[in-house]
Amino acid sequence: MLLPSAYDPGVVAALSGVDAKQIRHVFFVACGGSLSIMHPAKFMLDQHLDMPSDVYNAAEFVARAPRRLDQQSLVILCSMTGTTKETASAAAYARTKGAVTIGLTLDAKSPMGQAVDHVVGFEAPYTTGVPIDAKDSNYARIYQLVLGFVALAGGEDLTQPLIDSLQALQPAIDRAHTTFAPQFESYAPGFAKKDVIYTVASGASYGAAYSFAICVLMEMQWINSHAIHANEFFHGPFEVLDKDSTFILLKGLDSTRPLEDRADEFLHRFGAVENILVLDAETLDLTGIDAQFRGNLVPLIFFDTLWRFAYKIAELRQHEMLEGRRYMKKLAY
Ligand SMILES: N[C@@H]1[C@@H](O)[C@H](O)[C@@H](COP(=O)(O)O)O[C@@H]1O
Repeated sequence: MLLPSAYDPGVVAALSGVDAKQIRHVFFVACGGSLSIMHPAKFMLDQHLDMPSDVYNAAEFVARAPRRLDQQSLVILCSMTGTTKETASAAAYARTKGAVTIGLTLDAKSPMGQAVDHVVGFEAPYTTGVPIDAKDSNYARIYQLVLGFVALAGGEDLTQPLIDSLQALQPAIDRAHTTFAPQFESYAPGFAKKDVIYTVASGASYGAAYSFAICVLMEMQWINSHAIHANEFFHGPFEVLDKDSTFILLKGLDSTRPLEDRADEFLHRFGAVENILVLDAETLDLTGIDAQFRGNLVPLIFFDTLWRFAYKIAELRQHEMLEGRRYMKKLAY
């Protein structure tokens, strides 16, 4: 089976090292922001292949030592820097069990890059400040890996429509910035004064809500936060809702959207409209993105546009985004 010529050469090389028909379990393993892309990757695999898979924090993966991890396992890891020691250790651990390991990273020579069987590169704007095309991002590469694997394992071959959709993604993101700009403009001053901001989403969008809560609001802005699954919201968290509590709700286009709709209705029933920022993918122009992938790709749009919202908040709070850390990579832990 041939993958499309527009497929990333690193993904093609990595998949050529996997005997897909022999794999009986896929593990998605990473930490922090890199872990956040594993939820939508699993979502895509669940949609398209009868294949069990799990998402693990890298340290938990090693500590839990799943019995099912063996030479018929495919372990997909991601570490942007490649220096996260938990992720490098997870790769080494998976190899001791005979699993095939593929690692996404910016740096093939990093500890994680060297610990895996196959490295897949990607681009990230946040470290260099140089804007990228979203088709070269970690999400885009892991989606290529997942659907390439699906096709090679005997599932439907959706690799060409995926590649076509990824080509249309950056223009859609650029248009989304314009669509969401008025909302960001009006919500930023109020949100910049808040001590707590929750994020809410489900399905393919949950990862974007998770990374925005832990890596942006908490890590970069020291604002208390928590990513609440849109249905788990009704199983405890909704008790904190009042006219002062503050939420960002992501309404995507995957099959779990009804869960987000229900949260939306309840948030607006008891919350104050000025404290509930709803990003609704239905308002976006997604021309060129295949309908079957819109739910998978809108999280990239949410994350990219929310990043701009975060910078607005950071400016109003006079709290730097990337340099403001007290502990991360500043001391031993
Ligand atoms: N907030 C950072 C994330 O931005 C980063 O993704 C993660 C892992 O880093 P890396 O992707 O380099 O392994 O560490 C922290 O959680």
